[in-house]
Amino acid sequence: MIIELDSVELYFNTRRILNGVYLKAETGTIVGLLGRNGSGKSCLLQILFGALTPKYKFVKIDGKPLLKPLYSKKNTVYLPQHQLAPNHLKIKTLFKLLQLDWNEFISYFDNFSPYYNAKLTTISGGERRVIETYAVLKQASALVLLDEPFSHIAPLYVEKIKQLITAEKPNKAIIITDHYYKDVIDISDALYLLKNGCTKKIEDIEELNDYDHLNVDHL
Ligand SMILES: Nc1ncnc2c1ncn2[C@@H]1O[C@H](COP(=O)(O)OP(=O)(O)OP(=O)(O)O)[C@@H](O)[C@H]1O
Repeated sequence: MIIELDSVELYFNTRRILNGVYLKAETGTIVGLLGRNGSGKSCLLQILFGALTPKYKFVKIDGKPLLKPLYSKKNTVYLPQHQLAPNHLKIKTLFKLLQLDWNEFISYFDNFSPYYNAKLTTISGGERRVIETYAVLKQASALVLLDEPFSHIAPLYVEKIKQLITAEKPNKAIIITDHYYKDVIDISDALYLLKNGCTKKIEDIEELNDYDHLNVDHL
């Protein structure tokens, strides 16, 4: 599957947030979306998913225009920047509802074994992020949108999440954004920088220096 998002125009009142965006993702690849705070990365993922309606957007799947929101096709999963699962839920209930294998999860994250009966509210924000990201990655889907999966997560867990994302890649198209640039760049096959409302495809990470965005020598 090849998905393309083109010609996005997003305004909040008269403030223009996005214009002239192009982004392409295909099965078997991870696309990293970089950009400063407030550049519009989360809005862009919401627009692609269909949760936010801009003034204009054009989405194509395998070259054909998509006229319905992507979420209605049920082949896309989206990890939003903020909490995904309801607070009152027990972790074991979440695993049951989403048909996730607890033992497999524990094989990656053995520190979580005491949490099976716990409510999501009783674990830390970072631990919750690990569970939500795992749940999203393990769904059968063609397209995965990940908004800041590494936020508030300990480095050891970041490495495991990176392994899981890479393991899911062969059968999925994955779009990821996070401020942990090094981790995004590590696992991405293609990179886009979002700046001044437009995307720029980054062919060589040295280009990020030219855009005054980050010092690649520090990566
Ligand atoms: N509902 C809204 N109403 C008005 N402005 C909004 C709304 N949602 C987002 N914005 C503005 O749009 C801009 C882009 O927001 P967005 O959350 O997409 O940025 P981001 O690149 O994901 O930032 P961060 O890296 O800090 O998460 C920001 O300036 C934000 O304040």
